[in-house]
Amino acid sequence: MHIRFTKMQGAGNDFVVLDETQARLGLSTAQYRFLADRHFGVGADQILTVRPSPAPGLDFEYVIHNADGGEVEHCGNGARCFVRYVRDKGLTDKSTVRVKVQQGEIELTMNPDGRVTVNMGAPIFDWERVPFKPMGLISDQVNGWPVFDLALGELGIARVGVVSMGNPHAVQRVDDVDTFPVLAQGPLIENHPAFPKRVNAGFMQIVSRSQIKLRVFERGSGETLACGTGACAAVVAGIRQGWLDSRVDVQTHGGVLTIEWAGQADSPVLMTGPATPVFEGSIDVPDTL
Ligand SMILES: N[C@@H](CCC[C@H](N)C(=O)O)C(=O)O
Repeated sequence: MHIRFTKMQGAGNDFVVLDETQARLGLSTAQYRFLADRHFGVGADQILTVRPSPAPGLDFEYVIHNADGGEVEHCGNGARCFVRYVRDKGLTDKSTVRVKVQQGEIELTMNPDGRVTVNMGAPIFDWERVPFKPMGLISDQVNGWPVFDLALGELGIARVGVVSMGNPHAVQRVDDVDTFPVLAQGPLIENHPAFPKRVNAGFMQIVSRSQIKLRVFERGSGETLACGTGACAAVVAGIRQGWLDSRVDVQTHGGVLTIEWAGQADSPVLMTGPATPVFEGSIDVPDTL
């Protein structure tokens, strides 16, 4: 099968974007994995697929596959690239679009400066919905919010806050994120048995009440240069523990994302950041995969 694609990036988190507004491509898990492969395919952290509106009041549906080929619920940086894509391709001229994602709906707004703001909805703290099985791991309460000690064998203990932004995140505070063993701990946290659907592992260094540095070892993709839902989860975890104010700049290895959260359980998290096309292309995807 020969398919056309657009390569995009948001704060260095990179994507292959596919247009299924006219017809489904019907790709298999292995074919998504092939597209994401940096040696044999195009190369990407995630594959984003644009589909037509599934219901009145919505403009599009947006489907996400990780580099390992698995479909996932949400992708914040991808959402910004999604709205840039549908506008650049003339699929809509609206500056605010409503989009169905696997776990609900999100609203995306193009700003006059070219950045995109995503209303990510309210964070989810209900463990069943994360999903998360605390299994007696609760170790402490910080500012009235429970934190959990995950045993990581020879790597010791990771003390994490757990939150879903539509997808699951475990966020720990570290002193120096640049030297922290993210690549060693990341896979152990991702696959910890307390997370039945695995988890994205966030490592945050607090610089001030309005600035953090963040690295994320993403479920199904490994460490990426930035993770939008990870940035939201880290700021929510930092606010819940009393360390951060309601508007925070998140410095990632690929750029800065601005996250706002008023701190009430039902307040939506707003994420603002860049969305940039990189190149257009086409590729033969093996049918036998
Ligand atoms: N890069 C994304 C998150 C993509 C999905 C994630 N790896 C998961 O499995 O939940 C972002 O910008 O949010």
